Amino acid sequence: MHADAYAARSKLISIGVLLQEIPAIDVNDHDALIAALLPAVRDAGRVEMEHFRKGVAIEQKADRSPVTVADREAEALLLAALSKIAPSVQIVAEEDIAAGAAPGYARRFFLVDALDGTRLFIRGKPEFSINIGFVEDGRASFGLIFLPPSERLFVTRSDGAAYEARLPLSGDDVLPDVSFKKIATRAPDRDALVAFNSRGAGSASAHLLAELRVAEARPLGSAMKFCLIAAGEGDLYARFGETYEWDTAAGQAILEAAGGSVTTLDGEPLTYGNFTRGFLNPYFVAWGRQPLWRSGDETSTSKRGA
Ligand SMILES: Nc1ncnc2c1ncn2[C@@H]1O[C@H](COP(=O)(O)O)[C@@H](OP(=O)(O)O)[C@H]1O
Ligand SMILES: [Mg+2]
Repeated sequence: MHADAYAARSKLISIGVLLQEIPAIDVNDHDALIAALLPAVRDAGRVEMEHFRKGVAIEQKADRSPVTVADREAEALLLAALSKIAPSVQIVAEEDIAAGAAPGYARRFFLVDALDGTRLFIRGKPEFSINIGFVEDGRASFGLIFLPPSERLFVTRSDGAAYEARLPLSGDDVLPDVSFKKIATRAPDRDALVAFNSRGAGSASAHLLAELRVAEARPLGSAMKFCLIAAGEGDLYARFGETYEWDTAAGQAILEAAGGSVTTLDGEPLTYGNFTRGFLNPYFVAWGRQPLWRSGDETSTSKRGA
């Protein structure tokens, strides 16, 4: 985008202009996409916080994982907005898939997890997120993650960098001022590595953390783990367990834009579009910078500092 147009767009976002009736936009214009999505993201965040405070009844999906009315209401809000914003772009959404949707192959598509961390949400832990990712040719190129309990918003913007903003949920219905601050990952200190862990992931990643001599492992839910690494608050997140593309696409886009990487165990970037495998991810590690380990490195890693 031309520099002046970029500045104008930035201003548009920073003064929080409400775009209720949004014309279809170019999804590669991240700033326009963010401005168009924010009202629905905020509405979804409000709905989730209301249910979170009151408590919700648990239902079981076909795969026996839990779902709540909050997941469904939030997803409906996001899908309604996205289908107006980008009517020609396919949307792959967690609860839609659970309800039997079987999207055909697409080169470009949105991935939506309206409530990532449902189990923790049910247990009253404020560690859930709203994830919206966009994939083109197998790569997660856009990410928006909102953490309703802390009102922290993380995005990739049109300049290719990652940003954080506060999106207040309280107040009147006018979208408040949202000002973005650029974020970047930190250089890892090999003697003080901080890892984030899913509580649902089991102990399969423990071996890697021991191998890397991680100083501190913090349990944390949802795609929040990617965001905290992107913001320089930790160094890695190893997931040797089941996740789906909607759990990781937005987080990977944000982390990569902040200077990090998300790799499979052989060190290749995690890719998207496994339409035939139900959007299941392989095991992966998210890193603040380049991978510190890949499969087969055991000997060299354990000899580090010897
Ligand atoms: N046994 C399990 N427990 C928790 N999460 C699981 C799981 N198996 C798969 N997952 C996936 O991991 C996500 C939660 O990750 P985390 O544990 O890092 O919060 C879930 O997203 P949803 O909560 O959106 O279903 C789900 O897709
Ligand atoms: Mg999820």
